[in-house]
Amino acid sequence: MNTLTTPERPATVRARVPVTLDRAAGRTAELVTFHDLPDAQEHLACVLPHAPHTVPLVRLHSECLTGDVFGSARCDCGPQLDEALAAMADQGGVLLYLRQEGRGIGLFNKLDTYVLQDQDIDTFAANRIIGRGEDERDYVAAAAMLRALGLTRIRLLTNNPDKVAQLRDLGIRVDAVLPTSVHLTEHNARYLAAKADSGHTLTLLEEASA
Ligand SMILES: Nc1nc2c(ncn2[C@@H]2O[C@H](COP(=O)(O)OP(=O)(O)OP(=O)(O)O)[C@@H](O)[C@H]2O)c(=O)[nH]1
Ligand SMILES: [Zn+2]
Repeated sequence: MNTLTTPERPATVRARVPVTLDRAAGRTAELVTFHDLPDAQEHLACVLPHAPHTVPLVRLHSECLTGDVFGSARCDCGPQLDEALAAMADQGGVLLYLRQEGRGIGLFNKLDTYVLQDQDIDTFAANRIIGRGEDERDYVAAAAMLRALGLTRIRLLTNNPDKVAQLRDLGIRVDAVLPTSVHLTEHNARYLAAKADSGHTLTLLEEASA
């Protein structure tokens, strides 16, 4: 990973739009847009109110159109999105919806890798075969969004140590790392196994027998 630097021009909030979310138990959230995000992508924050003087729950959710919108069972993104919004409906929090489809390689490339995966190649190796990095994401924009929202101290919902390390490098104080549930099914078992092998803190056997 390259050394990450905070952009010189800070991102600022552009609009806060109230929406009632079925996927957050009918709670009203604010969808927040930004000016001057470092990578010029349309990343979005979804903010559910949390109690004052508490450290908010935060989730960095990387876009997965197939899982988030269509409910594809090939990965665990849809259930993770639901889980995060359910937790935030309960205790408040901030979900950053990051436009990092396919771990940063884009939707069409991701679908190309699915074709390879069906020939028994794992999710990370398939990225390499099409000439892309295993994971091309960084969280510079995420840190900029948190700062724009006035958040420099968070509790982070993730099993990905890279998200924690990058946010800390970028000056965000991560007080607690809370694991997501393991949404293991027969359809995503190989995908989750590859994630566990790559360093995600997933304990697949315990969850499978739970
Ligand atoms: N290239 C590629 N990307 C995938 C594949 N399946 C899901 N993704 C993308 O992976 C991203 C989600 O990353 P994950 O590795 O599942 O999880 P994570 O965000 O690193 O970690 P957690 O915070 O623990 O959920 C989304 O952008 C998905 O579009 C795949 O087979 N190939
Ligand atoms: Zn997915």
